[in-house]
Amino acid sequence: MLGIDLTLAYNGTPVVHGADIALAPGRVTALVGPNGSGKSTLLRTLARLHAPESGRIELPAEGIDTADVAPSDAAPIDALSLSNRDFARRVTLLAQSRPTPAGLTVREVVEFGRHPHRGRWTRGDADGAAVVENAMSITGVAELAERQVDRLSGGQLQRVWLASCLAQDTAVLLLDEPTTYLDLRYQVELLDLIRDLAEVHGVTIGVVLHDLDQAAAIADHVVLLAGGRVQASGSPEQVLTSELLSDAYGIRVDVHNDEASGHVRTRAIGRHNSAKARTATSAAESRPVLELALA
Ligand SMILES: Nc1ncnc2c1ncn2[C@@H]1O[C@H](COP(=O)(O)OP(=O)(O)OP(=O)(O)O)[C@@H](O)[C@H]1O
Repeated sequence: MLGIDLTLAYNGTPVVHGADIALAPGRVTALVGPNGSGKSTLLRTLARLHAPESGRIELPAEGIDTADVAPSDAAPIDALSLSNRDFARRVTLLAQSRPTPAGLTVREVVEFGRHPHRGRWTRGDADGAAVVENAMSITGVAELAERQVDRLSGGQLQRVWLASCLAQDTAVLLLDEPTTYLDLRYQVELLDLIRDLAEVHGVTIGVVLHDLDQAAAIADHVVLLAGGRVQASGSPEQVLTSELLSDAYGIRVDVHNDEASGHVRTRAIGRHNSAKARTATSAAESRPVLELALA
């Protein structure tokens, strides 16, 4: 999936300027950058939830029902020209937040994901039940299947939405800050699952992540946005550098290679970063107060 020269705006005010982004099958692409840099807007645009001011979004032609040419010869498809149903069979987005549907069970919400695969006039979806069961199983919500979704915790609900996206069984999976609300175990399991989906099943993945170490751990490709522009795009080692990150975030960011994991690790340096410095500062700051109290 390609986003080409995308300019994105709200009420005519541009917030993303001429962004290019290439998401490839079997590859995890992480979008990182400071608050307000345009990550969610870009992801939502790729998911067709926000219309671009200009630019193109292309999908590979493979699997397009109407294409009767050999896939290798086929020109890419303009994603904005597909019907909603055809698009939803190819691309899904796990959004940052969604309204909680009242009165539905977990299974019913996950089954929503099958909607684009059901015939227009018939309910034919032979694989549907198995895909739904599998989606619930790998996201750890199978035991919640008959529970009402409006009675779940934030993290449980996030996993139900993810299961619904997986049930949609698309070649492209977009995720906007998917680890929010998840406890440590499910954060790690979700990141592992994202990696598996790309590596084992060849899914094209685009994911917005705030945690740069998570991005380094799972991404093949990183896109760094700042001020609505793509500042850098490449491997984690190329993009997650001290210079680029310090510049983008406006704070000193140290980067080192973690030998144990083989990934780069980042550390933003705040005023209270060092415990030694903190002890020295608080001792110095509290002295006048103590002296005053003792006088
Ligand atoms: N609905 C909206 N109406 C107007 N402006 C918006 C709207 N949503 C986002 N913006 C603006 O667009 C810019 C990009 O926002 P966006 O949410 O894409 O950034 P982000 O990088 O995802 O930020 P964050 O890390 O805080 O989630 C920001 O300046 C934001 O204020």
